[in-house]
Amino acid sequence: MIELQGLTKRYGEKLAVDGLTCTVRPGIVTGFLGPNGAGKSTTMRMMLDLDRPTHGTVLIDGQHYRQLKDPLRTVGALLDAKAMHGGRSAHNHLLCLAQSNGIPKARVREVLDTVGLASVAGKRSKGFSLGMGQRLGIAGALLGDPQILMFDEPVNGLDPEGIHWIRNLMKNLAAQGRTVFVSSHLMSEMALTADHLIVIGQGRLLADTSMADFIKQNSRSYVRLRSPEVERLLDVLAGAGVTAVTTEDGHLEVDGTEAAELGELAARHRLVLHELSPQQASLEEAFMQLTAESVEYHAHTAPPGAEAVGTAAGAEAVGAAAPPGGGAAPPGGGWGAGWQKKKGA
Ligand SMILES: Nc1ncnc2c1ncn2[C@@H]1O[C@H](COP(=O)(O)OP(=O)(O)OP(=O)(O)O)[C@@H](O)[C@H]1O
Repeated sequence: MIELQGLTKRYGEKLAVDGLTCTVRPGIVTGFLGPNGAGKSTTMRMMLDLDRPTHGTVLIDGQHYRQLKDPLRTVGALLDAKAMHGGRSAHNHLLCLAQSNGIPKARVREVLDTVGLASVAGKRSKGFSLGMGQRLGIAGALLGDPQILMFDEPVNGLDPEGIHWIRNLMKNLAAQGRTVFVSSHLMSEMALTADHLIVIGQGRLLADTSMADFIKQNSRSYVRLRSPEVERLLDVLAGAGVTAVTTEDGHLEVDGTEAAELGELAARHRLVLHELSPQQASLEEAFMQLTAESVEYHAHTAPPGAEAVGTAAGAEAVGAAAPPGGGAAPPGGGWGAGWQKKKGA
C-alpha cells in the first residue's frame, strides 16, 4: 500500500504537486492520470525518495522509503527506461542491481525470461530499441519480486504484442495481491488495464475513484434509438413522459431511461426498432471532460504560419483529432500537434 498525505512539491515558483492525499491499494491496478505537466512523474519520484517533498509524506507499507530495509524487494519501479548504463549488457545491468540489493543471481535469468529479453541478454542496452529498453526497465522493477510496483508510462515504445503482454502482467501482479500503480497517456489502454483511477491536474487531486464510477461521473450516458417510424416513436416516448432528442442523422437520444424500459415501451406499441443501444462515453472523453480546465499545454490546430480557413479544416491539416463523441475539446486547440506552452502561446 502507498499512502500520500498532503504531498507537495515546489520547484521555485512552480507548484508541481499540491497537497495530494490518497491511497494506492493492493490487489488492484491503479491508473495514475493527468495532462502533461500535471505532476505525475514528480509524485512518483517522491514516492521513491528520488525527490524530497516540500511538505507532506509518502508511506510505503507504513514506512518512509528511506526506512525500508530492502527497498528493491519492497518496491519495484520503472520511471525512466533510459536511466541505465548503456555500455552494460542487459544481463550485467540486472546482475549489478541484484548484487547491490542482495537478490539471488538466478533471479536475473528469470526476469529476463519474463520480459522476453533472454535471447539478447548479452547485448549492450545502448543498442536496444525503445521497446526493448522498456522491457529491460520492467525486468529491473520485477527483479526483487516486490509487493509494490510502479510504472511510469510502461507501454511507451512497446509494439502491440508488448502492450498486450504488459497489460496482462500488471493484471496478474495485482491478482497476486500486489499494489500496482501505473501512469499512462494511452486512455484506451488504461481503460483495459486499471480498476481504479487517481487523476491529477496542475498538481491537485481531481478524482480518486473506480474506473466505472469515473466514466459515469464525468460523462453522459444515454440510449440511442433508430426506427423507420420515428414520428410515432417520438409520440410514444412523449406519451410516456420520456424526452428524446433527434440527432442530425435521424437517431433519437434518450437520457435517464434504461434501454430495457425503452425496448418494452416500443414493443407494447408494436414499434419497429432498428437500433436500441446504451451509449457510454470512453475513458478518454471522461478524462478530457474532467481535466479540460487544468490542461497547461495546448496544441495549435493550424501549422505555424498557416491561417486555417475553418476550425475543421485547420484541425484536419495537422491531423488533430477531435475528442470522440463530442467530449470537451481542449480550449483553443486540438490534440496531437506540436505542443506549445499556453502561457507562451
Ligand atoms: N526538476 C525540476 N525542476 C523544475 N521544474 C520541474 C522539475 N521537474 C518537474 N518540473 C515541473 O513540474 C511540473 C510537473 O512535472 P511532471 O514531470 O511531474 O509532470 P507529468 O505529469 O509527469 O508530465 P508528463 O505527462 O508530461 O510526463 C511541470 O511543470 C514541470 O515542468
